[in-house]
Amino acid sequence: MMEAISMLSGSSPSSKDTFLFDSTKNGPKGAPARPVVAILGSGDFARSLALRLLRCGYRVAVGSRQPRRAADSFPHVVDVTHHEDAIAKADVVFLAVRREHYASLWGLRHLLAAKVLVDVSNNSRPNQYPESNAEYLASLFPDSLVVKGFNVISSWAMQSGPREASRKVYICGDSVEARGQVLDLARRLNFEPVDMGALCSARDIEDTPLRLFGAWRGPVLAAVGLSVLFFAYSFTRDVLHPYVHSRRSDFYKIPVEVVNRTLPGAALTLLALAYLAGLLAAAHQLYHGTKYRRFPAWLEGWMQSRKQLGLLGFFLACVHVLYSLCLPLRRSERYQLLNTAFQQVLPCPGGVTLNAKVLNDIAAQYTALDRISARYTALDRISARYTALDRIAARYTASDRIAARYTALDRIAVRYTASDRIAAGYSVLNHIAEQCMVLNHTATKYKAFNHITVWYMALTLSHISTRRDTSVI
Ligand SMILES: NC(=O)C1=CN([C@@H]2O[C@H](COP(=O)(O)OP(=O)(O)OC[C@H]3O[C@@H](n4cnc5c(N)ncnc54)[C@H](OP(=O)(O)O)[C@@H]3O)[C@@H](O)[C@H]2O)C=CC1
Ligand SMILES: [Cu+2]
Repeated sequence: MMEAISMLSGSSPSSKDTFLFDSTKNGPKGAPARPVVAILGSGDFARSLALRLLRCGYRVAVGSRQPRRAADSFPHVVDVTHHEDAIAKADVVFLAVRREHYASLWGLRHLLAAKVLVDVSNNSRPNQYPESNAEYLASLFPDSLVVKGFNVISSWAMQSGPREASRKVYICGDSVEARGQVLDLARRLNFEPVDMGALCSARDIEDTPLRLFGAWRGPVLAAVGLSVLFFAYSFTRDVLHPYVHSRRSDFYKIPVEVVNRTLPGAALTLLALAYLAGLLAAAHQLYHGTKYRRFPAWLEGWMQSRKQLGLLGFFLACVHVLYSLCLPLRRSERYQLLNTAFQQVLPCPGGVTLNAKVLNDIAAQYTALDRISARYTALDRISARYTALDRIAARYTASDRIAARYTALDRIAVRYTASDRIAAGYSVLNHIAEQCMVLNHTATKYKAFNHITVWYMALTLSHISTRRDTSVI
């Protein structure tokens, strides 16, 4: 208590260090003992904050209504005790209870006097209470030094350590000294504290976590509204009209085609809305001839949600792309089947009665179709092989033809050979004939010779006869 008062005076330049590393109160003399921080409440946030403080070298005293039960959820080094006890041990007290329970701590106000009281609370919606939680706390404990902070850090981020996106901690408080202590504490816990000035900024700080998603409400509503509109239009045009007009049942188009027509319509309109706001703002400025006139509230809200509109449009466009890519893959049989399913369901008396039996039937048909399609795939593969075989066979046929030509050529060759032989025969015959002729010639010569011989013989004979005659005579 005395240190806190000495800090309050602000005269000592090391007053922050008095809190952060107070060597007189804790631990052995000489070694800088770790300062104690008290946390009232033992919920999620209290647990995460305690772990973070321990990791950064602080000692922690937790004040609970039921310390024995609460002690189970804290590491054993944490001093889980009664509210009064915890407050007495520390100069900085975190209030990790909800705003609704602040009043129940009112009995502790004399103990909390001159202590730094950190309000970490959030509200569930903007302007939930007439004043900010921190100002309400300050009004309950006028003798304490109320500081607002850490409410933008979720208990999860508090425990797992701050990430890039969630390192900023907004801190405000009327006491400069107390604020300085909490800023320093935040820095030591590895956060990036932002000094937001006096406690009247608490409302802004409390609204910060709510604003994160508040900006999305309008654009999300616009996206949903547009989607419903385009869906209704597409459903009427592509499904209802053919059904009413010519009893054609296109109900199978609902899950994919109608949805896929809804998506680009909504996406393009959202993108157009993102740009239209800027155009209207420009028109507004031109009309009034000045840039320094406020836009009407609706236009200002619209301008501020351009980013969200654009992102939602982009998201729907991405889904549309995915749908369009997947569409041809599963189109044929399944949707025909859905069609049959709808036909089975729709003519039921008393409207659409999807009972378990019909659903079972549909499921059975899906299974059957699956099996059929598996067979088709198998058949496809077989037919692919047939085609391959066909091609091979075609090549065989081609080689067959070539072979046939060879055979034909063979035959021709055989004939050539035959004529060769005939030619050879002719040659032989020629030869023979020649020899015959030679023989003939020889024969002729012989004949002549014969003739001559005959003549000789005749002459000889005649000579002899004449001689004989003479002799005889
Ligand atoms: N959870 C989070 O992520 C964040 C929470 N916060 C803020 O931190 C505060 C605590 O949040 P959280 O821990 O989630 O809340 P919890 O509801 O988990 O815990 C609140 C604690 O308050 C104590 N408590 C409950 N009723 C009373 C009562 N009637 N009188 C006195 N004490 C009571 C209980 O501790 P015991 O029984 O031991 O007395 C209880 O554990 C809230 O103001 C919240 O806005 C801020 C940022 C993030
Ligand atoms: Cu498209």
